[in-house]
Amino acid sequence: LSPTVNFALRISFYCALCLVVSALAAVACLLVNGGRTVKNMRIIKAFVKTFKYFFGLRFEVKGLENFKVEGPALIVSNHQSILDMMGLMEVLPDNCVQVGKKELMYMGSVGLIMYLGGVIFINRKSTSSAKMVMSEVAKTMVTENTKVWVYPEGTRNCTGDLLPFKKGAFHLAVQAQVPVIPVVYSSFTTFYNPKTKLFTSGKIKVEILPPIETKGLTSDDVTDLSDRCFSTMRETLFRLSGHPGEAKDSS
Ligand SMILES: CCCCCCCCCCCCCC(=O)SCCNC(=O)CCNC(=O)[C@H](O)C(C)(C)COP(=O)(O)OP(=O)(O)OC[C@H]1O[C@@H](n2cnc3c(N)ncnc32)[C@H](O)[C@@H]1OP(=O)(O)O
Ligand SMILES: CCCCCCCC/C=C\CCCCCCCC(=O)OC[C@@H](O)COP(=O)(O)O
Repeated sequence: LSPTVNFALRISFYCALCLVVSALAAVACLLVNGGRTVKNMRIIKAFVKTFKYFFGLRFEVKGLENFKVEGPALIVSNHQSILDMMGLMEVLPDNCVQVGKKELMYMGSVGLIMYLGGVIFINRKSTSSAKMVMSEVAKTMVTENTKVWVYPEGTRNCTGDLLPFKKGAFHLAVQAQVPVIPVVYSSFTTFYNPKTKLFTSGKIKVEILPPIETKGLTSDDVTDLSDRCFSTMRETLFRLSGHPGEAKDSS
């Protein structure tokens, strides 16, 4: 098979798997929990954690203990591809919902399962409505004791580097006065590249970094907080990916 056909087949299979499994998981969620609730994430996670075996992907996870903070927290991670959903479910802590673009709601059963799992949908075309939703989330995450997972790059980026961070996630953390927990996935470039139609098996290193406190910070500190997360995450990304010229992971 030519690489292009192979790539197309594997991606199509991934999408089909997502659609079919979402439909099955939706039935399970409705039977067990009856509607939209973060409790459904446990069910979704159990289904999605099997996906890696179909694609020969392995995850090596470090720092899971950093998720064990009391109460709500904001999790930020790098976003490379639609495949990230597997890495997300590999480590997702209990009571954690993601922020996603509202277009995802219209992806059939995949949209339905996101809705049932409590995903917070934002309209990226309207800054004011996105901000309004996020400030509402700042309140509910505290009262409902949930963690929120945001991709601060705001879009997928598979170059092996980070895009500049959007500030919404850090405003959210400061408004809710909750710690920020950065999560970094090593670069997919060695096994996945949509430009060159590469999609083989591979290993992904995941590191959950220590929480960064935001108690006492105000909106004036948001830029600093964002910059600090960006530099630790970028350093970690290069270390985990063994970038040429960057520090190699010694383990
Ligand atoms: C089988 C299948 C299973 C499926 C399983 C389900 C898994 C689900 C997986 C789902 C995966 C889904 C994955 C996905 O879908 S990823 C795509 C969707 N996610 C995101 O976009 C999240 C990251 N983006 C942001 O945080 C943005 O900042 C938002 C969207 C909020 C606004 O972006 P926008 O581009 O419109 O504006 P801007 O960022 O330039 O900001 C403009 C100004 O406003 C300031 N500002 C910002 N926010 C606040 C605030 N709250 N209070 C006060 N101020 C605030 C900000 O500092 C700036 O000011 P200045 O600094 O320039 O002065
Ligand atoms: C009846 C309608 C049928 C629609 C068929 C759609 C088929 C697609 C099915 C499954 C695809 C798997 C999606 C997994 C969810 C991953 C979410 C995701 O990673 O979204 C990308 C978003 O974060 C960033 O968006 P952009 O990079 O700005 O873009």
